[in-house]
Amino acid sequence: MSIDYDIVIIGGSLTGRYAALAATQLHATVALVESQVNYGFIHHQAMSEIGKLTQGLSDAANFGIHATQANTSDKCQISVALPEAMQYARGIVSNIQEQNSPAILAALGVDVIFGKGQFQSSPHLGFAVNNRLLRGRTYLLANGSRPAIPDIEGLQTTGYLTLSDIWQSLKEAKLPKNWVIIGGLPQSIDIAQTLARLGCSVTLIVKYASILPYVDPEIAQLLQAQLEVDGVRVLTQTPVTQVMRIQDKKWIQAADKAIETDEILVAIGQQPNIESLNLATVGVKWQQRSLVVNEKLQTTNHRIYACGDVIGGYDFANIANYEAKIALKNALFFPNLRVNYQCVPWAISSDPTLAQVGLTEAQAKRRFGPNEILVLRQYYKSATIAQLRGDTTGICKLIVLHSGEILGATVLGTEAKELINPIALAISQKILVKHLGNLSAVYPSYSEILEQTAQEWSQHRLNSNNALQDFLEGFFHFRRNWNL
Ligand SMILES: Cc1cc2nc3c(=O)[nH]c(=O)nc-3n(C[C@H](O)[C@H](O)[C@H](O)COP(=O)(O)OP(=O)(O)OC[C@H]3O[C@@H](n4cnc5c(N)ncnc54)[C@H](O)[C@@H]3O)c2cc1C
Ligand SMILES: NC(=O)c1ccc[n+]([C@@H]2O[C@H](COP(=O)([O-])OP(=O)(O)OC[C@H]3O[C@@H](n4cnc5c(N)ncnc54)[C@H](O)[C@@H]3O)[C@@H](O)[C@H]2O)c1
Repeated sequence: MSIDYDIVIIGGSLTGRYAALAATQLHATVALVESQVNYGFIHHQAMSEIGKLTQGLSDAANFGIHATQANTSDKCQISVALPEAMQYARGIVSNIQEQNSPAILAALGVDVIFGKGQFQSSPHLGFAVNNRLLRGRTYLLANGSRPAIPDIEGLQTTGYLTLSDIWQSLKEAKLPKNWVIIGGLPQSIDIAQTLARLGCSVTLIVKYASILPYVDPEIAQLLQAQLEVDGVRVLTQTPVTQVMRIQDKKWIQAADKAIETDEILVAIGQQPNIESLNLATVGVKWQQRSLVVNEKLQTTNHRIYACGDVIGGYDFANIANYEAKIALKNALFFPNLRVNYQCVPWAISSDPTLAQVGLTEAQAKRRFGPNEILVLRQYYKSATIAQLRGDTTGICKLIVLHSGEILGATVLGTEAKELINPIALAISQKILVKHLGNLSAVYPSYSEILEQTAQEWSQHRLNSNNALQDFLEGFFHFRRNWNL
C-alpha cells in the first residue's frame, strides 16, 4: 500500500495544530484537514478577564482607592460597554488566530487542507476531501465536540444559547438582563460568574446535589458560596423539566419553581462531532457522549487514533494536548504509550480559580482505604501575599499516602492554576510531599501556600510518633543539663 502522509489529522483547532507541528518536528509528513476553526473559548476567556477586572475595580474602595468625576465629588460607577468589550475580545482572538495561521503551519511543513471530508474503506483506508483522497499510514481525529441538547419539553421551540455560541450570537449593544444556565459544567460555572459580574441576573440550575459532582465536595461548596456572593442564584437538585415562551419572555419549570428569564444557556455536556465522517464504514465505534478508544487512544480501527473533546471527559485544552502527545507518538511509532490522567491538571477560570489534579479525598479513600490517606490543608489567609492582595478566600488541599506519595490536590484561590502545575509534576515524577515542604518559596508569594500545606505532613508525622517526641524531649533535656 502506498501512502501520502505518515499521519492525517482531522480537526485543526489548537489541539490539531499542536499535534501537526509536533509531527513535523519529528520529521513525519502531515496533512491537517480543517473545516472551520472556532476560537470561541478564547473569546470567552477575554470576557471572563473583563468580568474579573470589573469586580477588582468595584473592590478598589476596600483599599482606600476612590475615583471621582472631574469637577464633581460624585464617585464613578463601574460599568462595561459591551461593544467595546467584545471588540477587545475579538482582538485577542485575532492575535491568537494569526499566531496559528495556516500560512505559518504551511511554512513549517504541514499540508493544510480546508474542507470537511470523510473516511472511505475501499480499495484502501483513506480520507476523501475536496476531490482528493488522502492516504495516511495513520489518522488522528481531533475534531472536537458540540453541545449536547437535552430532551426538555419546549426547549427547541423557545430557543437557547450554548457554550459554543454564547458570545458570538449576542448582537445587541447590551447583554440580556436575566439568564438561566442549565447544567454545572466547569465552563458554565465560569460563565455564570462572568455574566453576574457584567451586571446580569443569573440563575444556575443543576439536577445533582453539587454544582460540580466530580470535585471535592468541600471545595465545590466553597465555590458555590462565592458564586452566591457574586449574586448568582444557585439551584441544586432541581431538574429542568419544561421550557416555554410567554410573550417576549422565556419561562423555565425547574422542580416546583417557575422562573422567568430573558435568555437560556444550555450547558449539560458535549457530544462528539462524528456524523459526517463515515466512521461506521471504517469500523470506528462511538457512544452517545464520546468515541470509543482504548488506553492507547486507538479507536476500534487500530490505524485511527483520537484525542481531545471527541473522546469525552472534561473538555479542557491542556487535556486535549496531553492526549494528542500520546496518540501522536503511538500513531507514528510503536503503540506502547497509555494515557494516565493522574498527573494531568485542569482548572476553571472562576474567581477564586479552581484547579484539580489526581485523586480527590473521596476517590483516594475508596481506592486505598480511609486509614491510609492523609489530607493536608492550608487556608489562603495564612499567606502574607493573600493578605496583601485582599484575596484571603481560598484553600489548598493535598491528598497523600503515609509514605508521602502525593495522590492528588485541589486548590481554590488566586493563582490556583499556577500552583497546581508543580503538584502535577510532583505526582508524575513521584516527588514526595516532604520535598515540596522544603521549597523555601519566595516571600511573599502564593507558592508559600503550597509549601505550608506540604509542611503539614512533617508536622503530622511528628505529632503521631510518640517515640520520636519522647526522644526529642529527652535529647534537648540532656543538652540543657550538660550545657552541650
Ligand atoms: C465557552 C468555553 C470556554 C472554555 N474554556 C476553557 C478553559 O478555560 N480552559 C480550557 O482548557 N479549555 C476550555 N474550553 C474547552 C476547550 O475549548 C476544548 O477542550 C479544546 O479546544 C479541545 O480541543 P479539540 O481539538 O478537542 O476540539 P475543538 O477545539 O472543538 O476543535 C475541533 C476542530 O475540528 C474541526 N472539525 C470538526 N469536524 C470536522 C470535520 N469533519 N473535518 C474537519 N474538521 C472538523 C472544527 O472546525 C474545530 O476546529 C472551553 C470551551 C468553551 C466552549
Ligand atoms: N473529569 C472528570 O472527573 C469527569 C468525570 C466524569 C464525567 N466527566 C465529564 O463531565 C461532563 C458532565 O458529566 P455528567 O455525567 O455530570 O453529565 P450530565 O449530563 O449528567 O450532567 C451535566 C450537568 O448538567 C446538569 N443537568 C443535566 N440535565 C439537567 C436538567 N434537565 N436540569 C438541570 N440540570 C441538568 C447536571 O446536574 C450537571 O451539572 C461530561 O462531559 C463527562 O464526560 C468528567
